[in-house]
Formats: sequence, structure tokens, C-alpha cells
Amino acid sequence: MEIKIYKDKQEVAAQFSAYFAELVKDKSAFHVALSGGSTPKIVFDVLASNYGDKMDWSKIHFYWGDERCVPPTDEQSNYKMTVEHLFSKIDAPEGNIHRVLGEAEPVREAMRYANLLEINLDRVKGVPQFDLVILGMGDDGHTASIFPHEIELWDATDYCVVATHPDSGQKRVSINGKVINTAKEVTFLVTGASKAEKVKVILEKTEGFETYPASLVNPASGKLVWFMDKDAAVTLD
Ligand SMILES: O=C(O)[C@H](O)[C@@H](O)[C@H](O)[C@H](O)COP(=O)(O)O
Repeated sequence: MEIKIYKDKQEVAAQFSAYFAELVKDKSAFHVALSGGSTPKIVFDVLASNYGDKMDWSKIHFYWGDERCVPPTDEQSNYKMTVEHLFSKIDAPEGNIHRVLGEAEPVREAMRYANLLEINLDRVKGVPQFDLVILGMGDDGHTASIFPHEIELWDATDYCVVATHPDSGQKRVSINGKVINTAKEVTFLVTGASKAEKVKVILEKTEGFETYPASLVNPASGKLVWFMDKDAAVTLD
């Protein structure tokens, strides 16, 4: 595991964008699972600004690690956020954008999306393998849309994509821990002081750390990188 700490959100975005461009550079095809939330907004803006005309977007296939169960026009939609902050600024082929159908019935959509991943991606021991999974971490230690109160869904066996139920009541669809830990590489994008307490518990493995889904991210490849700003990392020794 590698921990990269930068001055602020803007520098995290710039450094991650450079890192992503380097990862993609020599690949003929690259399958990436995107994260939602607020941190990716600035990351996608900087990625588009710094690499919009420097990257061959036609070889990158975009998926989501999780999506809110809302229409793609809803302000809560991770797809809508990504269109606004990335796809509206780059020439990614429509056919390379594989959105979760937030408007669909969650359990059926989880099954459909699991099937899509199994068709589109190489599989390792039957589990679809992304080249990169980008994750955030909630203040409660959730990641993707696997939440502490439903941590059993991390290893859900039926499908590699599950329907989940955050306390907010807004249903979600999320890849599970098997897909995350089968990825060739996983990067966390974690910024802001509100993350600091869970970052410390999880990275220093203090009491109860294993109750937080973000602590279960441990790719078999060993390639796990935390991109953080100083505020999120302030409590680390
Ligand atoms: O759909 C979502 O909300 C995300 O996938 C979620 O897991 C997010 O990554 C964390 O909540 C961190 O979000 P921030 O980037 O806003 O801190």
C-alpha cells in the first residue's frame, strides 16, 4: 500500500490525474470503475483540463463502482456528475460509457450490471477484473456503496454487484468487495477533515477498524494507493 499526501484537494486532483494518465499511457484498452461523491468532481475537472486533448479516450471504458438509484438526470446521479465534470469536456465514445441504470429496479439492475462486467472484463477466479477501481471513503468508513450496517454485502456471493440501502433511504447499486479486491489496482481519493478520524482508525488498524468497509480494501495485486490531502491525513502518526 502507498500513501500519498498533498497540500489540498486541488493538488490531489492534479497528482491523481498525472498518475491516471501514466497508468493508461501504454495500454491498448483500460477498464476503470469510477467513484461518486464530491471529491471526484474536482478530480474529473482537472483530468479533463490537463489531459482532455492529450489522452486517447477511445481506449478507456468507464464504469461505476456505485450509483445512486435515481434517474440519470437527477442531481444525485453519479453518472450526471461525471457527464458534467468529465464527459462533457472530453471525446470519450458513447459506447465506452457503461452507466448503472439508476432508474431501474435496484436488485434487477445489480444483476444486469454484474452480467455486463462478466461479459466485458477479464475474470480472475470468476470475478470481473478492472484495471483500476477508484474509490472514495465516506465519513462513516463506507466505500463504493457498501455501508458499515450492511458490511456483510462486501462478500456477497450471489452477484458481484449488489443493491444496498444507506441510512439516507436512497437505494444504491454497488460492486462488492470481491470485485474491488480483484482489481489490478485500487486508488482511494480521500480529502477533507471529516475523513481524518476514520483514516486514522483504518490505516493504523486501531480498535474496531474492521467494522468499516473501507478497511477491507486489500487488492490481491497489492496495488493500493491512497491519495489524500493534509486535512484527511492530519491525525496520522
Ligand atoms: O456515490 C457515492 O457517494 C460514492 O461512491 C461514495 O462512496 C463516496 O466516494 C464517499 O461518500 C466519499 O464521498 P466524497 O468524495 O464526497 O467525500
